[in-house]
Amino acid sequence: MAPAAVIVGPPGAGKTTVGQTLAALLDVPFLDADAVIEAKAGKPIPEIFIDDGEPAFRAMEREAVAGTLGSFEGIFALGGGAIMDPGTRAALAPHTVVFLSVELPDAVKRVGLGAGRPLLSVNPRATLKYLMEQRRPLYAEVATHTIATDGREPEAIAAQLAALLAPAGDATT
Ligand SMILES: Nc1ncnc2c1ncn2[C@@H]1O[C@H](COP(=O)(O)OP(=O)(O)OP(=O)(O)O)[C@@H](O)[C@H]1O
Ligand SMILES: O=C(O)C1=C[C@@H](O)[C@@H](O)[C@H](O)C1
Ligand SMILES: [Mg+2]
Repeated sequence: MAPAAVIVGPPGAGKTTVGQTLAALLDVPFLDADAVIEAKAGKPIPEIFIDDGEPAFRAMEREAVAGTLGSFEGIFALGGGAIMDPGTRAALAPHTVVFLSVELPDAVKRVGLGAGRPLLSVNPRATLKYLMEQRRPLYAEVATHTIATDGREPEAIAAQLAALLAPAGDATT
């Protein structure tokens, strides 16, 4: 049992938006790792960061990702920083992993840099830039497919992915 695809990428890449549309196209369920962690912890992510700190959050995330990878058949979107953890990266190795890439201008427009993102609470634009640069090689390392999303509609990206993921022979001619 394995997800049809795992989606990774920075905040604002469109993991949730594209992932939900893709799941609907493939008629499979969609799951966000952040939601799994919040349900297990019984509190929102900003509170986990405040109460427990980032290392504890990454450990919860590693456990949630590994557990879900072994039991979920659908589209599974990870949190933007999940690939920072070596254990999480290792767990992704046998899976179909889609890196939704986005450059800073579109990411800033999409994220809005408002509340609710603990790592972007101070100097959000510069921090997002730094995080994206630091993480890009790690997204690329775990990815089996990379799709640039800048200037593209989520529906078009989801349709491209659905075609990419459809088993050979599924296409009707
Ligand atoms: N390709 C796109 N073009 C324009 N807007 C987009 C695109 N993808 C997503 N958006 C918009 O950007 C915002 C963030 O998208 P979304 O929540 O799907 O990103 P995410 O990668 O899941 O982010 P997070 O890491 O915060 O979970 C939403 O308002 C969404 O509608
Ligand atoms: O980019 C990140 O490190 C994060 C992204 C969110 O999805 C959450 O997983 C959390 O806020 C951390
Ligand atoms: Mg999301």
